[in-house]
Amino acid sequence: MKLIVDANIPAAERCFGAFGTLTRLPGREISAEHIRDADALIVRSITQVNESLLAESALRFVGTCTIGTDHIDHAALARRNIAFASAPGCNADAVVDYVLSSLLILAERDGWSLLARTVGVVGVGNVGSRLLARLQALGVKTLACDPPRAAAMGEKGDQAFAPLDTLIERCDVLCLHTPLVKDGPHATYQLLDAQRINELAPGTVLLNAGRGDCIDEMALRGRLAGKGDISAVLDVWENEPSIDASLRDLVALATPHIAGHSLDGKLRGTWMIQQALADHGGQVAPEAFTDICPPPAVASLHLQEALPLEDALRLCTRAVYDVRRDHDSLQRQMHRQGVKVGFDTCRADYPLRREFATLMVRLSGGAAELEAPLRGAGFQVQAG
Ligand SMILES: NC(=O)c1ccc[n+]([C@@H]2O[C@H](COP(=O)([O-])OP(=O)(O)OC[C@H]3O[C@@H](n4cnc5c(N)ncnc54)[C@H](O)[C@@H]3O)[C@@H](O)[C@H]2O)c1
Ligand SMILES: O=C(O)[C@H](O)[C@H](O)COP(=O)(O)O
Repeated sequence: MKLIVDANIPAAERCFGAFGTLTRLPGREISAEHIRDADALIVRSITQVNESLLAESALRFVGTCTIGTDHIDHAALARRNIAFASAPGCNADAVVDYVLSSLLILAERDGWSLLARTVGVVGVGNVGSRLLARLQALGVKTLACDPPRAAAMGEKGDQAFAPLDTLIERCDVLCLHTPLVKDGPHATYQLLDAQRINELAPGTVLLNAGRGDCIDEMALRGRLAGKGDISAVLDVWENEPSIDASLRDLVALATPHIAGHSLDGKLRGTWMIQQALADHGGQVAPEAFTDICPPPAVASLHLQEALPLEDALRLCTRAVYDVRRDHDSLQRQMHRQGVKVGFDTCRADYPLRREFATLMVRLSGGAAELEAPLRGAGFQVQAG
């Protein structure tokens, strides 16, 4: 079997080597010529798998080691009878880590408390539901919006979910975790349009870790540059990697589509596609997840005195991941190499990052009272 595999997929040789010969290529460069005689194509989110890529291929399997699938033309795959698999939920916890790290940083910088805010979550799938669960475990007030889910649940859905405009009216923080859907009753393209961006109350924090096209960037830039009375955290952008540098300069935290880039999340994605490829060929997958995922460099932290929960959260979060590292690196690389190359360099050279769940927080003395909320925030906890 001949496999074409994105060069940014970790553990690819270990997971796919047993299936055949691998050719590794930068995701944005994979062309129809490369896949002409390949049997399987394994990508991440930057390779557009569409009619023109597939035109002359004899592919039997396409896998994307990512959650999002808006880069995949499903109809084109179906027309050619090409099997397809994605990796739902693979990096959902990494995205939630990113959100918590970002909000704790902004709260400290701007002098507010995350625990006292109302957070609205738009899109309550693998990412949104885990974010809600972690916020609720911390005692944060939340509101959720997911019209497709609400419709599927009938009356129960009306109680569990609120319309987007209610979230805009009532929330201090609005987090977008929707897929990019261009058509239909629940389209998310420019879901946050100019009108909704203008309706955000002064002081609102708007965070997007779904897809860039879900926000009208021109309107957001107008609000940030004009009144400048809201804050934005953007991980995803229109026209990646050629993003709008003037918007980046106005954003409180700007990162290059790396919210889900924990090592754990990437390896889980690779591993899930390995499983799918094995199922497709009626084979046994060669690698177990525990074998490809190494132990973390920082394994534990000991808190031994009572301290406010938000301070404890900041300490534990920063022991694992601080979003400012990625914000600073994007500014630096774009300054050195220009917007497009800088954006992709940050992603290709992304430093090792682990998930909150890899940190064991040991609690003793007065800190023992933090057991439930720290566990709820996603850390392992040992008290006593
Ligand atoms: N920034 C990153 O690194 C990163 C990482 C992972 C995923 N993502 C993006 O986040 C998206 C969500 O991930 P997920 O794992 O939760 O996906 P998911 O498919 O599990 O959930 C998506 C949810 O969005 C809801 N939704 C759809 N249309 C909506 C609308 N108009 N309004 C509100 N909700 C709507 C769906 O009903 C579903 O519940 C992915 O599709 C991907 O594009 C980004
Ligand atoms: O959809 C996803 O899973 C994420 O957006 C994922 O982080 C994309 O991975 P990338 O293509 O940026 O490596």
